[in-house]
Amino acid sequence: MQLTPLHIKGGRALSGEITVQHSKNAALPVIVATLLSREPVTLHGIPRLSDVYTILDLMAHLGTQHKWVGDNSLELYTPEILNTDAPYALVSKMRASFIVMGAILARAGQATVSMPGGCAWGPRPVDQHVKAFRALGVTLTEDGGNFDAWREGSLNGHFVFELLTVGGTHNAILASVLGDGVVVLDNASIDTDVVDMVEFLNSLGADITGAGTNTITVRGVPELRGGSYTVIPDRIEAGTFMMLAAATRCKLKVKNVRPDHLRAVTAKLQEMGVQITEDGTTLIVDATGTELKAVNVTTQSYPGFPTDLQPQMSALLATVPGTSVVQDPVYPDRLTHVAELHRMGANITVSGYTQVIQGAKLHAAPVKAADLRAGAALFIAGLTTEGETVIDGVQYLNRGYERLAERLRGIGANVQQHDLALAMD
Ligand SMILES: CC(=O)N[C@H]1[C@@H](OP(=O)(O)OP(=O)(O)OC[C@H]2O[C@@H](n3ccc(=O)[nH]c3=O)[C@H](O)[C@@H]2O)O[C@H](CO)[C@@H](O)[C@@H]1O
Ligand SMILES: C=C(OP(=O)(O)O)C(=O)O
Repeated sequence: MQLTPLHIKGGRALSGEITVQHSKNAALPVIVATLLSREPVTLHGIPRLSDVYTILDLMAHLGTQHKWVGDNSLELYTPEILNTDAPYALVSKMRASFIVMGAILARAGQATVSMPGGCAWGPRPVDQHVKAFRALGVTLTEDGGNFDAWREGSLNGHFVFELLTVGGTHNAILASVLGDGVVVLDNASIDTDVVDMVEFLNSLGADITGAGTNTITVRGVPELRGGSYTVIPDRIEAGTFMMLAAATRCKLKVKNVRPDHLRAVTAKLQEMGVQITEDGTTLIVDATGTELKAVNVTTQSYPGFPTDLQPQMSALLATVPGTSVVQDPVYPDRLTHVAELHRMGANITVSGYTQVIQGAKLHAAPVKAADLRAGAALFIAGLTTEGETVIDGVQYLNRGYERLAERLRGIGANVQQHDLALAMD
């Protein structure tokens, strides 16, 4: 949906508290994982985001009935799989939708899934998903942008991922949960979003051990029961607000966080001179009265510094005197924020996946988000400047930040958006 731009008048002191939504990237696989049960499941902590509506559209096509209960709880029920295909129109909108392949395969034995879309900054291969399926006994062909996959019996075997992949680990686990095989996944992702999906599946009766380590074992079970589950807080949104506090040199209470999920981010901000105090599930982020220092940052898989916070960190460092170097080997092309930050006076030179950033005072400008976290970088930058920054491409922000303008206004930001409408059900 095309939305009207976000109008930001920066330069105001931000203060107070902001509550972090529950995790988009944990919620999406947990929603998909409900496909494995024939019984009703209730999920809590589901953010109202366009990505969630997209996955629900896809699941409706597959046979899932859903109902929102209150703001952020969702009842899902898939008594039968009605279709085993995930068409291009739905999968191309969002990369996470590719993991329906594992779930459909588990439940129905056969799946046809279009190659995934997602944030458009460059190639995002799925070769590890495909290799894992094949190694575990799935027959898989590729034709005209679609993957056709089917299995004769239960998945079985031992697969070593060639690199750490969150989605690849999700997909291989989902495909292996039902049946009587034993699957061992080595060099598996230890990401929080993998652990959350496994805890959810185990709460329904799955037998998965080792999540949070590099070796995950899935022992097939005949079926899953229903149940209810609460998704973890969103560490990427929390990190975004921490960087906003630092960039605007203010003090914010960031609530509903898992501090243990944010160690790399907290350490990097502390290295810059930001004071961060932990108080249960709240982080108090204080950048007042401090001369922040330039730092070097390299993204890694969890628990390293997340690529999903690289553009926001780059925007923050663009305001910090001195020379910072930001490298994103996880997604070397994730640089769509750079040209837009240039429009705001940022001094960033790019070579390969390396940004060399000389801190400067940014100024307001009309800019355009070309993907979700680039959009986040732009609202952070906009809130540091005097004058009005107008951010186009708001549909990307609505993929990942629930009621963003309203929540930013809650901490004193002057942010207006004339069309906040999202289809709500
Ligand atoms: C919906 C969701 O949860 N998205 C997140 C998920 O994406 P996603 O699960 O797609 O990311 P992966 O963890 O799979 O990707 C990590 C790296 O592995 C590479 N790779 C991945 C799979 C594959 O088959 N072959 C391959 O080469 C990717 O190009 C990338 O360089 O994790 C990324 C890395 O933390 C985040 O940026 C995304 O926000
Ligand atoms: C890139 C992201 O999502 P996706 O993998 O769905 O594109 C993200 O959440 O930052």
